[in-house]
Amino acid sequence: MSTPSQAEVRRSIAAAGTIVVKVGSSSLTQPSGHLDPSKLDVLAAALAQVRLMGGRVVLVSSGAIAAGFGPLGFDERPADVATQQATAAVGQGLLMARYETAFGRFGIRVGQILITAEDTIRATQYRNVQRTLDRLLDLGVVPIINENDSLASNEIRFGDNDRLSALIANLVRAEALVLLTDVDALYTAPPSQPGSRRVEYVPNVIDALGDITVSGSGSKVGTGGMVTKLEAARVAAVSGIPTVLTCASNAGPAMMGDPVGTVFAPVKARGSSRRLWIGFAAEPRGTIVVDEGAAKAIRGGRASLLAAGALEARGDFSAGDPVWVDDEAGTHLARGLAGFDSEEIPQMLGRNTAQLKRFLGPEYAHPLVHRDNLVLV
Ligand SMILES: Nc1ncnc2c1ncn2[C@@H]1O[C@H](COP(=O)(O)OP(=O)(O)O)[C@@H](O)[C@H]1O
Ligand SMILES: N[C@@H](CCC(=O)OP(=O)(O)O)C(=O)O
Repeated sequence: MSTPSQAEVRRSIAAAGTIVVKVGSSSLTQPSGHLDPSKLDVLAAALAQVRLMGGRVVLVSSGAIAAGFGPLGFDERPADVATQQATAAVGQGLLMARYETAFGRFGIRVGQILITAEDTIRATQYRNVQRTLDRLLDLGVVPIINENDSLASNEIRFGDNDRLSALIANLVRAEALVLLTDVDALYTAPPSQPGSRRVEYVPNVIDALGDITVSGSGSKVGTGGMVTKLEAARVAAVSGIPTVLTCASNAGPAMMGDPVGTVFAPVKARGSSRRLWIGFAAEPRGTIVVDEGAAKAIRGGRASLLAAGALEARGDFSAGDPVWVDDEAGTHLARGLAGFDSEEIPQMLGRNTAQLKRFLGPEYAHPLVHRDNLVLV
């Protein structure tokens, strides 16, 4: 696939039939960190225009904690996880009520979907989310997605909504991803640094980004900063989806293909795959170390990880959890979903399928990680 020009990428965004828009907490709040309903109204109006012209729009919105802490009587956003989770439970309902009113002015229905990284990396759940989203879009609804903060476990969570939005774009086979934040574009360095310049176009976000330096959030409310936004642009790019990153007040022009913000070209022909979720959705819970032969087979692609080539299982994980697959030198080769609990694996190490069947039983005659659940890194 040859690299498209900036104008071509912007035109493809303007022509997108299905679009995923992510808005960060920093774009929905007042300087105090409290939700700013007027910002939410402006965003809803811009998205409503696209919807009313026939576009299919999915909104990934942060802001539950911002919407919840004021009504709970806190002066500022809570810092500890339990209070954040409780605050999100209160704020999520309030946030949705605001969106319902804002989109209702245009006769548009919204539907809430709350996602944890944990439940979407499993094949059945992934397909379930996909089916529900497809149906909502068919019904003309604007699905509004957030991480299920109240239930997400600390170990496996997106934290920011950037990567989640890119995975959703992949899931609904979107033709554009729009990342809305509190800066108007990607800059060559955090915008607080003197001399930083706007980057208009990133033709290949997979390659090292030359002299661009990015850092975490610059606000009290945002999470992840530009680091997770670039990760999101990468996930979208390898899914064949262009991304535009800009501030929320530029949402309309960005979706019309106007020269605002930063655009990232897709780097691969489009495709949709659950395997991307395995690669990006969750932090691995442990590691399976493999010998040279298995490392070679895995690097070649399309091979399952068999117990015969495994040397060690590290960490405490259950079947279905994400794990690293490392070579003996400790280099990450792949991420995958474990086929067995970590405590079952030591007795299986180094044994071929016939031996596993004979000594441990037919239920053990399976790969430690099936190739369908393995993604190279
Ligand atoms: N190179 C960069 N270009 C632009 N912004 C950057 C860069 N590096 C870090 N940032 C910071 O990223 C912030 C946006 O991320 P974040 O606060 O997490 O927002 P959101 O709530 O929208 O996810 C900006 O306000 C900026 O301070
Ligand atoms: N899920 C959390 C958002 C976490 C967060 O701050 O995300 P972001 O603003 O996108 O970096 C919420 O709704 O408050």
